[in-house]
Amino acid sequence: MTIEDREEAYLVTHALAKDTLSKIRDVETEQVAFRKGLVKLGRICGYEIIDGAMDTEYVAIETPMAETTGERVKGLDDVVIINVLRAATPFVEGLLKAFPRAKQGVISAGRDEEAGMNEDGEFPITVDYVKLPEIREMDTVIVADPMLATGSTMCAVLDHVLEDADPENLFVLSAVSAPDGLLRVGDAVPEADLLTVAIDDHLDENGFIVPGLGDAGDRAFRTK
Ligand SMILES: O=P(O)(O)OC[C@H]1O[C@H](OP(=O)(O)OP(=O)(O)O)[C@H](O)[C@@H]1O
Ligand SMILES: O=c1cc[nH]c(=O)[nH]1
Ligand SMILES: [Mg+2]
Repeated sequence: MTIEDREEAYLVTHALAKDTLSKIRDVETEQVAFRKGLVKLGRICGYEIIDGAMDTEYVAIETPMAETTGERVKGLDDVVIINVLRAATPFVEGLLKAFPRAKQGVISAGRDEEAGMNEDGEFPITVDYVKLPEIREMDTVIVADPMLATGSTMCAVLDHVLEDADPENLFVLSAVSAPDGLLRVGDAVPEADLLTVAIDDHLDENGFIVPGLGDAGDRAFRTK
């Protein structure tokens, strides 16, 4: 178990997560390496969630040599992953390596960058598309978005996810978070476990995380 308890969030402290995040933070890391880094980070975070939050059960197995007892992770079929378009797409690809049978939901949510942040440090969010699977009480829901900046997007996304659902476990998973976003989401949805690889210093006047990694969507999709 390598998730370190923090007051407002849990940190994914696996050395490879930190190594991979450092690589994708680098301005010299180009699109393909950036995208692959996000995939790798998603896989590592998925393994960390399994290690930290999921139980195992003993099972009888027969090897080619003998009968023995092994362990199996419980609840792998009760996982729902929510992909927050668009920057989460490679991150979710990695998560699916850890949870190949997860049900998936998609929410397209974007900040209105032109409107900018209001005096409370929030962005107007446009939600264009919502397609969610059934979320049952027994489910573990992972809402994945590599960047948690002001938290405006995540709050809008969680409104939809929790509209008709009360899952057993709810993880908000990001690669890089700003303190503002963690506090906003933590206040709005206290039942969520906030999981992140790094808590950065601050937001700039445009709502970008500093030091951060820039615009994750643009870097992964090469739109700027
Ligand atoms: O915490 P917030 O201040 O809401 O910012 C975080 C959001 O900003 C980015 O998405 P963006 O709106 O750039 O959309 P994109 O993924 O399509 O680039 C990022 O992927 C988050 O969804
Ligand atoms: O720093 C930030 C903030 C929001 N979205 C990003 O992609 N990066
Ligand atoms: Mg973006």
